Amino acid sequence: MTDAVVPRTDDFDEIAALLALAFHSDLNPELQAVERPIFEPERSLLVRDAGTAVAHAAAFSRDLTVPGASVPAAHVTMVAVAPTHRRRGLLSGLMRRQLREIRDARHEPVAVLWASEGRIYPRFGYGSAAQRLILSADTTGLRLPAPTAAEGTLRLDRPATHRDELARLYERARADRPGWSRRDERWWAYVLADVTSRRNGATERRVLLHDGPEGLDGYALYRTKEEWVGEVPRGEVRVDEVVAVTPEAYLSLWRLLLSVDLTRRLSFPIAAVDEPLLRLVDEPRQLAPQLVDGLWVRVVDVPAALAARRYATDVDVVIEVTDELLPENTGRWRLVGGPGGAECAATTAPAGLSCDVRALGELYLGGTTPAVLAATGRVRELVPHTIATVSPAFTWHRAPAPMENF
Ligand SMILES: CC(=O)SCCNC(=O)CCNC(=O)[C@H](O)C(C)(C)COP(=O)(O)OP(=O)(O)OC[C@H]1O[C@@H](n2cnc3c(N)ncnc32)[C@H](O)[C@@H]1OP(=O)(O)O
Repeated sequence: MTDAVVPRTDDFDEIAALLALAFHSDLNPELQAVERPIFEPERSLLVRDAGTAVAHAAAFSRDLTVPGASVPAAHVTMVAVAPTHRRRGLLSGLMRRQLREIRDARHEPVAVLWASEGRIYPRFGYGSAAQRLILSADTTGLRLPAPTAAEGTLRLDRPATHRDELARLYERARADRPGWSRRDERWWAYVLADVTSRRNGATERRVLLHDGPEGLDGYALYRTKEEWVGEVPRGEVRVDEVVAVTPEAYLSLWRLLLSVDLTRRLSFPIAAVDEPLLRLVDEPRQLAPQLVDGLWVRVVDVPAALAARRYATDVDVVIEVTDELLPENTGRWRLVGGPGGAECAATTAPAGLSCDVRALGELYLGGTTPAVLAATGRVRELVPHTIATVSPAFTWHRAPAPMENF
């Protein structure tokens, strides 16, 4: 077996075949054509055995919104080990090497990923940072507040023809939502690609655009699926994303999505945990929200990461951190910050809190607090009252939300 090598662009098909094997799918040339342009071979690590690809991990270079800022983040992806080579430590070796490169060569303070299974990544220091809600609603009779005069107009079209408009609006909205990743042109092409195998029996994807007094202020990407039970329509609206920068746009988009003729069901698998829709419909129980993990964060450089985000209230705390994979993070760090910015540096002062690096990942986007993690035992209070004093600082005015599964 070889050590992990950095593959060439031409090796993409071989890697795609390994991923198909590990994820129980057939090779899909249409999907590969869409994924190839976002693949960054220089960030990929491939292990071969007797010339055959048996383990792989990669990363995309993208910026991530964090509380009050946007930071470069390694978006870890395309992780697979062949069934013949599993549980021999291949993933562990790839994760170690990848974290080292993210820190030393890329200087990205954090790494993020979507996990195929929640139990895989905590051992590598990743913490569940932005949960999501899966909404599976029976929309029969579900009502929203009555339209107001301020509501603008809706247009329906093919998404690709509006790429630049969508990109501008998304970037505006992204500033206020920890967990959203920047999409450059390649990413917009990927996000808007409407690969047949992803339709699961539904229509092609449509974009619903909302224009307010100052132009485009909201859009929704969705599909519909026809279904009849006997002579009774039971179609479904499948929503992929909703971006709105005004409450009128948000309400107007959802009014249409919840009442498309001949549909009775709605699915929206990446709703935020503070999704306003839950507070708008007249019967939130009908949305049947299911809470699951979404984005996982690994703090790769503790002082750089803690200084890069902002804090909801002033905070001055010394945290004792342990990190088995990146020992430079182990030590005592003094964090002084607030809504305007933060600084973090090594200190010999006594610590008020202690935790491992996974807990810092859980806290990083503001999705939970030291108080909650103290209840799990993953954060320990070394000086009385520290937890109560610092917990509000780690929150943010919007819950973090994952945006797309990369
Ligand atoms: C960001 C992403 O791309 S997410 C996608 C991840 N990929 C997949 O889910 C595809 C299918 N699965 C696989 O390819 C493999 O099983 C992987 C990549 C998840 C794991 O690879 P392996 O080489 O078997 O992992 P490795 O041998 O390094 O395991 C390290 C430890 O994690 C544990 N582990 C690894 N995978 C899992 C799992 N799916 N569930 C539970 N434990 C696991 C191992 O038991 C081992 O524990 P130990 O140290 O106590 O013995």
